[in-house]
Amino acid sequence: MSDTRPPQVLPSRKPLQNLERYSEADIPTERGEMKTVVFRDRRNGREHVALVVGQVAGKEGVPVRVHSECLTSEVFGSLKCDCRQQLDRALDFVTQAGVGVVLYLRQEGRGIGLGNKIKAYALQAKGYDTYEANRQLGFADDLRSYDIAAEMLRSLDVRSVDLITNNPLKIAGLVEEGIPVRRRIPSRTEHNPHNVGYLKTKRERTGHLIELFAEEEDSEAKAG
Ligand SMILES: Nc1nc2c(ncn2[C@@H]2O[C@H](COP(=O)(O)OP(=O)(O)OP(=O)(O)O)[C@@H](O)[C@H]2O)c(=O)[nH]1
Ligand SMILES: [Zn+2]
Repeated sequence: MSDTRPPQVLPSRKPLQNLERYSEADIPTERGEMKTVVFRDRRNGREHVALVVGQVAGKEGVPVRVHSECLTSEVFGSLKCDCRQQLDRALDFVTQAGVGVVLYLRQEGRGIGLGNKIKAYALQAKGYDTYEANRQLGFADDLRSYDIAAEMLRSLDVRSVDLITNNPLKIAGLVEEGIPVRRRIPSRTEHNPHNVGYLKTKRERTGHLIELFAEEEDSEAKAG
């Protein structure tokens, strides 16, 4: 017999501007139950997802990850970046804490889309770094915006966030959109020979607060 009870609906107190709060249901996952709320962008039909654990409405300091889609690592296991690990660690964090939100935003390739990200990877194979490759294709370094994330958090009635990120621009972007960030929770991942250049570039060029390189720095220092 299937359960015909309607899914429990979260309160939605704030009017939405560009998004429609389209559907929601509880989903059992490997890590426990998560409420899945789908928002549709009225401007382009894109669907963004909020995974909600515990009671977040009206709360301060809610652990939140604002995650950008990365099909290549999350589905295909690409080693060129650390996105899948960051998503996994964030899901671990909120489920272990028993409270939190992971926003899964459809801003693939820092907003340039999958096809262009693969073009950028082809350029990276010729020696361009992650930002230079974007520019060669005529894009800015990062096309993402945080208005969507802010609207989703307001709809969930999250009052302030503890943001799981290494990216200072992401903190500034959310604050600019009116979401108070109480503190940063570092997003720690492992590096590998395929993504170490990418991580170093992010650290050097956009100030990502990545603490991965203690061993390398030791050996660089020893080498003189
Ligand atoms: N254009 C482009 N996008 C990439 C590349 N590698 C990963 N991405 C995308 O970058 C996004 C992740 O952004 P990051 O800058 O790695 O990390 P972040 O999310 O800004 O910062 P954190 O919160 O610390 O994870 C995802 O949408 C990936 O698809 C690349 O080489 N080129
Ligand atoms: Zn990635």
